[in-house]
Amino acid sequence: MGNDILMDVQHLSHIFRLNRKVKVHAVDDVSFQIKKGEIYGLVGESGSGKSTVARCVMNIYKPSAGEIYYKGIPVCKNREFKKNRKMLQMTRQMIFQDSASSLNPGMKVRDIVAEPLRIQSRKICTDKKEIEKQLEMVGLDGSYLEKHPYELSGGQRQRVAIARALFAKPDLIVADEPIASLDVSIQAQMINLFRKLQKEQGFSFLFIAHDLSMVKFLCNRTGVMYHGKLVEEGTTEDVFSHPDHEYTKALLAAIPVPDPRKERNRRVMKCYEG
Ligand SMILES: Nc1ncnc2c1ncn2[C@@H]1O[C@H](COP(=O)(O)OP(=O)(O)OP(=O)(O)O)[C@@H](O)[C@H]1O
Repeated sequence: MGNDILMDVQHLSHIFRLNRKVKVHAVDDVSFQIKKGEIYGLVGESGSGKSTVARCVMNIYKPSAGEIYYKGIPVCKNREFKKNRKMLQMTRQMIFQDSASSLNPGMKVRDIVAEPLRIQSRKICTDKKEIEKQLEMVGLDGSYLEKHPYELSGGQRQRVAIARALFAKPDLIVADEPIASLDVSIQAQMINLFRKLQKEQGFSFLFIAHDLSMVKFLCNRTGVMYHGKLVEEGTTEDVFSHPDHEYTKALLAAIPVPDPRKERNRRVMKCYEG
């Protein structure tokens, strides 16, 4: 394995057993790699298995089959699964779609942002300047430090979630549809923010979305999932210009095109282009 590969997902499968008879093959023999400093977009319709892949990558679910190599270490091996989860907690961070439930409502923004450090070293970060700097990085000022999540808009909450994820300086960020619940104009701002932060900090990024238009402006490579399988993969440019699979073609056809009758869509696409 080349040492520019941060994570190597090999023949990953995950089955949910609902009862003795019913099983759901959520992920079926999925393989892909993420290089250091690369933004990898994983797209597919609802129920195609994207979140299950993300949870396996984060060692939340133990795969039914396959292996995930992180920095060359197999992280799903039976005996080491829990140990690896703990060990790698800081170097991989996850951002969820629903920041309203992923941020503790009882905590202030300053404590939420510093949470990774508390988990890592059991110390509470009291350096207000450091936390403030972290907030500024995601476009929020010091006035947010003492606020609670319920006092913030969806976009502001997601910015806090990003600040928290980046506080531990992770090598990999896994974002599961992080902008899907936001207004379209805010989505464009968030895409630009992700692009800026990744450029500045160089982390690898697994970005999950259900439509292709979002990954076009952000991701170096794109994988398309359909019914639990990775049906297409390549550089984002290739996937967009020469899609092989019928499902990818259908997804591409579903991207809104600039149209005088659809002025709103045009404005959004322009925002993505920066
Ligand atoms: N905890 C669970 N128990 C049982 N089945 C599950 C569970 N989580 C997911 N599934 C099933 O696994 C399949 C894949 O779900 P998954 O959430 O990974 O898809 P997804 O592509 O992320 O969808 P979405 O975009 O809606 O989040 C679906 O059929 C789903 O119903």
